Amino acid sequence: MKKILIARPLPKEVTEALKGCEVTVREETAPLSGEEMRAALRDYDGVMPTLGDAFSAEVFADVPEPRCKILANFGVGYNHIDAAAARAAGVEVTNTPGAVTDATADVAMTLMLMSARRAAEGERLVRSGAWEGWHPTQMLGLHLTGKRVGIVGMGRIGQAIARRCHYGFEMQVSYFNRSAKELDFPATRVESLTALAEAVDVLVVAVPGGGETRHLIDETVLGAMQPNAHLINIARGDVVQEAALIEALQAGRIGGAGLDVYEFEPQVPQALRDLDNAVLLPHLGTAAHQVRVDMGLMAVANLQAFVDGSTPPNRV
Ligand SMILES: NC(=O)c1ccc[n+]([C@@H]2O[C@H](COP(=O)([O-])OP(=O)(O)OC[C@H]3O[C@@H](n4cnc5c(N)ncnc54)[C@H](O)[C@@H]3O)[C@@H](O)[C@H]2O)c1
Ligand SMILES: O=C(O)[C@H](O)CO
Repeated sequence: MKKILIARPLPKEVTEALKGCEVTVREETAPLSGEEMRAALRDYDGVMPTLGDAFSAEVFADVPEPRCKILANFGVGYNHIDAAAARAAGVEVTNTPGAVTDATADVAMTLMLMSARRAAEGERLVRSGAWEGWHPTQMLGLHLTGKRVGIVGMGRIGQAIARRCHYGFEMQVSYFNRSAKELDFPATRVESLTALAEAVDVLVVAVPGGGETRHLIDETVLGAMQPNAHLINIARGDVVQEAALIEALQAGRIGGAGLDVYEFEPQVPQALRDLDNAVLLPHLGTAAHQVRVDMGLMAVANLQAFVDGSTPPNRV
């Protein structure tokens, strides 16, 4: 009977769904240590890892002929797994596209509204007891309706964000993507990221993480943004050069930032935490029970196909 390791506690609907195999659920919420990852590759036929489980080339190199044949990632982003090294080691990688899309787009909109309308700052003011009452020039933010939004990475989540912006807020949508997209809503493709940054009121980052996109949003892109524009990142922390972002926010060179992810997650620099013009969420993109069940069942479907000897549906 095949042995499967689920690397984190998950809802019962997920952990009890796999059939015809022996399932171990690791009870800790912290990422797998290097030794745990090596043991997982050695001792299990399949593993359901997740964010933070850094299956690097070194980890694969230390286990030359792994018993494990599939890493069924819980989550769509799999930049914590060296997919090329996995493939070379004969380990298939799958992910959970689609299950995360709407929830993550909703958090992008939450951040967009919070940053533009200074909601976190306002909440801190009320909680501090220092609020002295409404007046016409108090805490004026950016009115989103009709503004220009630029989407960096017009994939599933990028499109879900763009739809919300277009239909919900009558915003004009532009985007930067590796290739042009056929879209069912109006949007203009811009071939230069800097030109997109310069042209919008809100720039939203929705590309996958990894070597190719590391620091895609660097000081040049941030420098091109308008002084009242907001940067929203729901993708991966290292897509944005965090030090350059902190400088831009400190100097007031951009209006604000709404972040769900961080370059050295879960470390969030004190300088960022000190800034009133930064809205900071703890990677909440998919944090809803129903979404986590859907993601889990998708990862289970990939594992179940492997256990049953068929092709997993979501190979990366
Ligand atoms: N904050 C969260 O909780 C959360 C939740 C889900 C996903 N995510 C992140 O969001 C990412 C996107 O998810 P998705 O389902 O929309 O993926 P997707 O593959 O559907 O979309 C990614 C888009 O980015 C484009 N792209 C890739 N590299 C690019 C580059 N170098 N330059 C320009 N465009 C590029 C692709 O062509 C594609 O259109 C995930 O990989 C994950 O890292 C975060
Ligand atoms: O990539 C993903 O799916 C998220 O970041 C984890 O929920």
